[in-house]
Amino acid sequence: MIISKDLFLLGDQDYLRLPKDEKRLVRPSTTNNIRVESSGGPPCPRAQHTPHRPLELVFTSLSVSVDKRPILRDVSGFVKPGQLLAVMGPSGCGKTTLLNSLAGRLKLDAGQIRLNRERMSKRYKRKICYVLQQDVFFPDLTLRQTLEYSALLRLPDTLSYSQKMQYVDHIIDVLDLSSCQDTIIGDYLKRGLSGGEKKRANIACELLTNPSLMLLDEPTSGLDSHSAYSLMCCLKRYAEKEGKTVVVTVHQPSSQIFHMFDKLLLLCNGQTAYFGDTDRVVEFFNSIGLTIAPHYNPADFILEQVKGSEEMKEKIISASKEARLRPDYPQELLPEYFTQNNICDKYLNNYNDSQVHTNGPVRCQCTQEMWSKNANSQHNQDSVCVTVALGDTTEAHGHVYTTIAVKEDEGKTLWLDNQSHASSSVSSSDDDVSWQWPTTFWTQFKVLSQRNFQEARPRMLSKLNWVQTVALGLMAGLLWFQLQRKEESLHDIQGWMFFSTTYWMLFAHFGALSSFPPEREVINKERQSGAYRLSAYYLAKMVGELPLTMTLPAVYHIISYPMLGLHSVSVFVTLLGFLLLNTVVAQSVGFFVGACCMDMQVSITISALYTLATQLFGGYLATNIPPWLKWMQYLSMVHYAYQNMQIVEFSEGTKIQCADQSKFEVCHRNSTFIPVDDILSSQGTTPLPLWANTLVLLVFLVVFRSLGYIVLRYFRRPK
Ligand SMILES: Nc1ncnc2c1ncn2[C@@H]1O[C@H](COP(=O)(O)OP(=O)(O)OP(=O)(O)O)[C@@H](O)[C@H]1O
Repeated sequence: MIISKDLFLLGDQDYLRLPKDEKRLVRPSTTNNIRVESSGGPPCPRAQHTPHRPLELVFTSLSVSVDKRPILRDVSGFVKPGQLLAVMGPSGCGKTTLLNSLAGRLKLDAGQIRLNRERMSKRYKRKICYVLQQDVFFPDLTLRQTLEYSALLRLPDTLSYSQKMQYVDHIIDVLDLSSCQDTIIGDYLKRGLSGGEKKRANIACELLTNPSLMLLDEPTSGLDSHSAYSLMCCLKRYAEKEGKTVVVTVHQPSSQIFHMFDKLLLLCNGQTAYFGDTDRVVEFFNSIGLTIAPHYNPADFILEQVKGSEEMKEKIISASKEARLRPDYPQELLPEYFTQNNICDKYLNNYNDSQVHTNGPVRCQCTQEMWSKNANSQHNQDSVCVTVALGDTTEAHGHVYTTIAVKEDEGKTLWLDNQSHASSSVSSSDDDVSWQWPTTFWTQFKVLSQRNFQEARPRMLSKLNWVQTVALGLMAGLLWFQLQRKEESLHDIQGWMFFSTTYWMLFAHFGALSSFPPEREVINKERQSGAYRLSAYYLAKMVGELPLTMTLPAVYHIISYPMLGLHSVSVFVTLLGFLLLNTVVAQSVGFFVGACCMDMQVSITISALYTLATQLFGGYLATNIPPWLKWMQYLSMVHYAYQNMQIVEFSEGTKIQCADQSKFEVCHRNSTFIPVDDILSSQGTTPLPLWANTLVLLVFLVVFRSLGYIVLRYFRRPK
């Protein structure tokens, strides 16, 4: 299946596939596009849109606790570009926790994570792709739509629409997903992609960005042995061909898969049981007296050992600790590794003609100043180069290489890396790393509005919702059919108004509430990968869903209102306006509650309390509210919408005739019709004018929308 395909050729090969006219826009990539600039050396190559920079990952002595419980203790390992590191161990030993730590999503108690010998920074975090164990998607979108939106959001604006679509086609082809590209992702309610297809879809979404380091949590879980093998072959060749660094956690690999791994980190109770070359693990176990039977799967064997008795576990962990003292312990895990030499060595070694004489550390750096200078002089503006500082950081050695001052603050030492088209490009400067989004706010807003609309439409305008709306509209119309403009019918007219506002309030509020938790997972995943601004998402959500939010209440109103026999077009339209405003406000409150509460039970309880109180104090059910509770009605959104509907209906339409035995005082003073103020006052409230009620509703809208944003922005940030 997958193994026969070309693997993730997002560099030169992709470029070659592009039509001629698009090649002008995308320049071909080179895998090794970082060069050391030297006066006599090769010219600094042009930067590419699509290449990536190989990343070496080294983590040393990692310790992590969750709720004060130690999960990882003193875990070390490394993996180089082109290699596959497998993290294995029994369930609960800390594999996912380790991956979360490597992705920069967990706070370390101790230890260091270095990428190309630099400390992990926010900039690096976004160049890592993390394929989660759970496949988090919008269930109603097809696989192709999912990938297309991902490409439109995460590939830079410098690529044209058709180029982005070509990446999508290519990834679909590479991951053998063509046959199911138009299938919806699905969930437990709707059948969609199979488990294996979802896994590949998950990986495909991340591969679109051409990341340098891939972390995959249990990519083979739930797959049959053939699919698991194919997927791992894919990853292996991907790592080798493209110089990617890949870390996977696996539970119980077949021996075929096991032998694909270059490095193995075996965890036991959150500690290192073994780290080293995969093909030396059996030798390690032999050395402590644990011998594998012939023809036995080594993966099964080592897992059995680390699942054994406590003494056995202690023995293995102690042997692993002792191995650190041996001379063949990898130098990458020694503290000196970060202070000696430098990643530049690798590039320096590529240039045999270069003469390097240094009496101190060699460091790579390209400051903004130097960058601009290069750009303006001999090289193109988008050139990528590494400038090397030699020896003493304060002394210039410009006779061989361009030398720039190196600041002692390591965190500010920058690699220029606009190579990966992951989620960002980074502009470098001496003191500042500024984050640039892959696409503009406008692109994000446009794409997200479209996606929100497409994703929410099947949910919000489902057949069941249509049936419910039409049925309720007819029922309300028949129940309150052709009401006469008399005092006897007053309660019924008010009943229709109150029912309409409360029903659509509940519909919109709980609709927003129930849709939010699954959506939040997707948004968090995308925010973590730095795909777009929260503000773009938030605005797009409001705009994208607005027509959908309004459709069903409008249909209900169109059906039921004329049946009531109330014929003024202007009243019809104004009432519809307040019904819609009330619905949108209720949706905002639902969204806010959904954003605040992580627990669905809690959010349902809070929502039920608020919406029921809103109804009680709305002005229809209770007219003799105790004075000390009157303030509650001002918190009821229904109260304002209901008041406004009455003001419009009873002041602009045919007036309401007094009954013979009228309860209104005004009718006993020779008046034949009941003024609107008397109708409103009879509900035990001090009526506000139309504009004031409208203003309050708009304030509700703005406040709850803003609060929702603030909560997501500051209190529910993805970690
Ligand atoms: N947020 C958390 N709160 C409390 N305990 C946690 C949390 N995250 C992880 N743990 C605990 O840390 C331990 C390691 O969890 P982790 O998910 O890393 O294990 P794992 O090796 O990936 O397991 P599996 O193979 O079953 O997925 C487990 O005992 C788990 O219960």
